[in-house]
Amino acid sequence: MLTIERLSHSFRTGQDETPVLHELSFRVEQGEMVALLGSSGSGKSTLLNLMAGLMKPTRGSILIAGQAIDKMNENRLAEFRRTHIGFIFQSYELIQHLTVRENVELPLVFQSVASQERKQKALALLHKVGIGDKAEMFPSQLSGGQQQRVSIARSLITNPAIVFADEPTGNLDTKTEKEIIDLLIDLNKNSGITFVIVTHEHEVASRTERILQLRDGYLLENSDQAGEAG
Ligand SMILES: Nc1ncnc2c1ncn2[C@@H]1O[C@H](COP(=O)(O)OP(=O)(O)OP(=O)(O)O)[C@@H](O)[C@H]1O
Repeated sequence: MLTIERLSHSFRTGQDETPVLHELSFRVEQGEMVALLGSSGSGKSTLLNLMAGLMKPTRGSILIAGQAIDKMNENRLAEFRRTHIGFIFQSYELIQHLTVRENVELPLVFQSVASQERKQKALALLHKVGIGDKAEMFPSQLSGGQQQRVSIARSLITNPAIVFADEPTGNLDTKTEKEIIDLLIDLNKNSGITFVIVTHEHEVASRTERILQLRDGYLLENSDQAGEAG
């Protein structure tokens, strides 16, 4: 599903080059749920931006669903992102003047899907993430955990090959964090959705099947959590 091969990245500022990621190689299989764990400055955001096609790597390659995204031109990449990749953000990134349902439908508006079909899909997903009754409310009327559920529903509406979640519970209290991770695990187990969850929290990472640990731009661990996953 996701194959990273000898991926390196450096930022250039003037004459200086700052290496941030060093020859990372790993795979995430279809239906896996993987945590990308690392402390602040370890390179998580850089790696996420590269995997999401928002930046080009200095060296190495990134394949998603068999396609080398580092080789695509801007238009192709934008289209690929819209149709193959889902995103969940720490701060939800919902549009405040649209209803919950309209927020979830939005990625399909860009794909010119007919309104009735959009509505149907959005409502089905809102039910799936446990907030079917909130469809006609506005984001500001929802709790943080509920807003994150909206953002999860929105990330899934295009049937993406893979979903990247960037600190998805970073703004939530411990109880709500657990509920959101439970939901992601449920979606992974029951719907086979592939997730990569970026986090600096061991508690979050420990609930996934596998942890990829970054330290100072190096991949430390590529460990199965067989006991945890059961
Ligand atoms: N545009 C940039 N130009 C130069 N250096 C950068 C740039 N972006 C990031 N860096 C450096 O790359 C390193 C990794 O940063 P990155 O944001 O990827 O880490 P992170 O693990 O996501 O941290 P955090 O959890 O705090 O967001 C840091 O040392 C940072 O200063």
